[in-house]
Amino acid sequence: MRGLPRWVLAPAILGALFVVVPVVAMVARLDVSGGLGGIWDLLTSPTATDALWLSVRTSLVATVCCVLLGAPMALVLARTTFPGQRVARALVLLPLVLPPVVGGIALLHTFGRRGLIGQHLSVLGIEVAFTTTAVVMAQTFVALPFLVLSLEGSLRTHDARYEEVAATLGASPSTVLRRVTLPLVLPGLVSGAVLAFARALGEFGATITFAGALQGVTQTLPLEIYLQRSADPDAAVALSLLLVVVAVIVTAAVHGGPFGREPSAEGDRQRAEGDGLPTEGDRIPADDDGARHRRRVGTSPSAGEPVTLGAPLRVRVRLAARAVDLAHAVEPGQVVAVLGPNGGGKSTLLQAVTGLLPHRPRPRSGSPDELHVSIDDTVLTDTTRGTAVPPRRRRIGWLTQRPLLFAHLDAVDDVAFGLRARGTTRPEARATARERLAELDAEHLAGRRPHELSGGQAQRVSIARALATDPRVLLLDEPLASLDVGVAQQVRRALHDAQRAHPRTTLLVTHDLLDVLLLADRAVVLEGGRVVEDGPAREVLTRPRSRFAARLAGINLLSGTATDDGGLRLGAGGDAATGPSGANTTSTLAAMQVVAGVVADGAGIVVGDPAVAMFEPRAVAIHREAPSGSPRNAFAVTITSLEPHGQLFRAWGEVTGPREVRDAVGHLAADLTPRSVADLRLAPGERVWFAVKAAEVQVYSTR
Ligand SMILES: Nc1ncnc2c1ncn2[C@@H]1O[C@H](COP(=O)(O)OP(=O)(O)OP(=O)(O)O)[C@@H](O)[C@H]1O
Repeated sequence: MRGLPRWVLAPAILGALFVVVPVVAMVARLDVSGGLGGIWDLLTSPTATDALWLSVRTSLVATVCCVLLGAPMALVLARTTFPGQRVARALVLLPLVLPPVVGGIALLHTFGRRGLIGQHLSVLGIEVAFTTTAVVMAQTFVALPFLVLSLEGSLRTHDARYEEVAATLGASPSTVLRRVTLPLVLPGLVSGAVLAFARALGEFGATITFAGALQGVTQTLPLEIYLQRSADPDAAVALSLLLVVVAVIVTAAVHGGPFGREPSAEGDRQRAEGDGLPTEGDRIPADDDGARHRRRVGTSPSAGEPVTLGAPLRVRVRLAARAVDLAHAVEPGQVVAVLGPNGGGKSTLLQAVTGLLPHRPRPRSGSPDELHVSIDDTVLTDTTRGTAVPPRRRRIGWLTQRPLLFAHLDAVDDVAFGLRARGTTRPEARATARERLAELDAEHLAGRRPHELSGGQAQRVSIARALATDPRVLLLDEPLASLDVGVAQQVRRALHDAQRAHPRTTLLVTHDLLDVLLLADRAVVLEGGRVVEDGPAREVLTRPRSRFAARLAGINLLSGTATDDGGLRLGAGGDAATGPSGANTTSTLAAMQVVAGVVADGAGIVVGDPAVAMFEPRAVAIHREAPSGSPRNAFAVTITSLEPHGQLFRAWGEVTGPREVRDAVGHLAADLTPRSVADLRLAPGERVWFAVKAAEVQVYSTR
């Protein structure tokens, strides 16, 4: 009863009694004066056994029909979009709400002797109504929605990215359906089939209307019960009980059996999100793990020199609907960190390379949309020519935040999946998979399914899977974001070593400074769907030009135009102004200038050039009153947050003042000791001054 009010028990018990008492009453009504032998005689009478076997036979055939017709219907409803989909779903589910007798009449008007289709069948000598076939059709009609509903629900709760990953590994749509989709939703399919069987077994109204009640031909158990009700009430009760027993067995099979619980996909997700306790493999001390790893991966190329497996990648994406307009090229074997705020266009860039970006092969004439992706000399997408190579033929490796391991496969089969999809024999694919797992120090995980892996282990298996098919381009979409710090460190090292052994052309979406420092050669910053910064990773972090890169690197960055004394005039455009010799404050127009004591790129700076000024948070002093004295810059700010930062505290302040200043400066960071926080009585919402000496500010051109 944890978390539930006690009064809920009363209606819950009432509801249960409402279902159970009538069944008990029926059992109590059973005449046992003649002993159990009497009941047995009733149940084994020729009419009863005929009816029971007819019911079981027809229900089984109807269930098969439901699976054959319902599974494709559920797939179409869950995995596609088309005009009128809601109406189509409502129509498919109509038999669920329709009185069965109405369904029977509808079937009669379709397949009866004078029905829409039946009249033509009659001409061919085929009669459907009032035959055993009619029983199966009536049962299928009423049971079909149960299968569709159950399977569609199951498909919707499963992440479609499992199928997308399978496609990028080289699997054709049919292979994806057979080897990924159906195994993943098997519990939903089995539940749906069992429910459909149960519904078919109990079907009455449509059957009696469309098929009649002919003993041994169309008289199913429910019909037999109905007919016996007036002739022999005891027999009706005994047969009803039989039906109840079958129904109970069926429901128990659905909810208590092996298919009663959706298995490991969810477990996979939870562990990937880092809430699974690290297991044996992850408890290996990081250094030992790394040393073992390096022995296997770092020295694996025979010639000593790593062999570059990557190919040059060129991407051009212009999509008006997403306000994205960017172009980017990656050298062979280079790792490019793709950075940027939410909505910057990072996923769109990756989707364009995977071929999973929904778009028109040829945009409407006049549309500005354009997509062009090429790897090496192969054009994969070109909307001007209508080229669109499907994901499975692109030879790319795609790694997402979640490992997306297939719940029904163990690690070795999962890693072998892409090779099998490309036609490699099973033993060969498994042997290669074991090698890839060994390179990532995950050989001991070969026999484990996703629910038996910790987040870090699952991600290592996922990396092995992405690398197993020797992709020409690797796409890493925040693969470490959901892991605990320690586990992320191990996986980062695994990626680093794999890259060092075999450099591959890689796009790495990340929000983590460590990823950029340890894994990336270059960094590109996307903001508002545009490339706002592109350069060697270290340069982007040490001399950022975009606010995002500066924030990632923990540096304050102000944008504006270069002034003739090596300072910066805040904001875009405008004439260069001479920096004042005294203090700048944001309360005056002069405050729109920042005096820079150091001009790092002095020779290259032209007055009026777009430029940025940069200073470290530790260079900022916080004052309660406007500071004065040596040349310094002071900004009136409102403290927005205070967070621990190593041994210090980092205070974030939002600059107040004219809009142009706020736009050019945004938020500033200042590092201070816990004692200073206490002395200044600093708290979010407080208005203070951030001051930085001119000598601490670097200005450089961004042209
Ligand atoms: N399916 C979609 N349909 C229409 N617009 C979309 C769709 N997905 C993304 N967008 C838009 O495209 C732009 C770029 O989004 P994208 O997902 O590529 O950004 P992102 O940098 O990956 O962001 P995040 O860091 O939040 O994942 C955003 O303006 C977003 O609203």
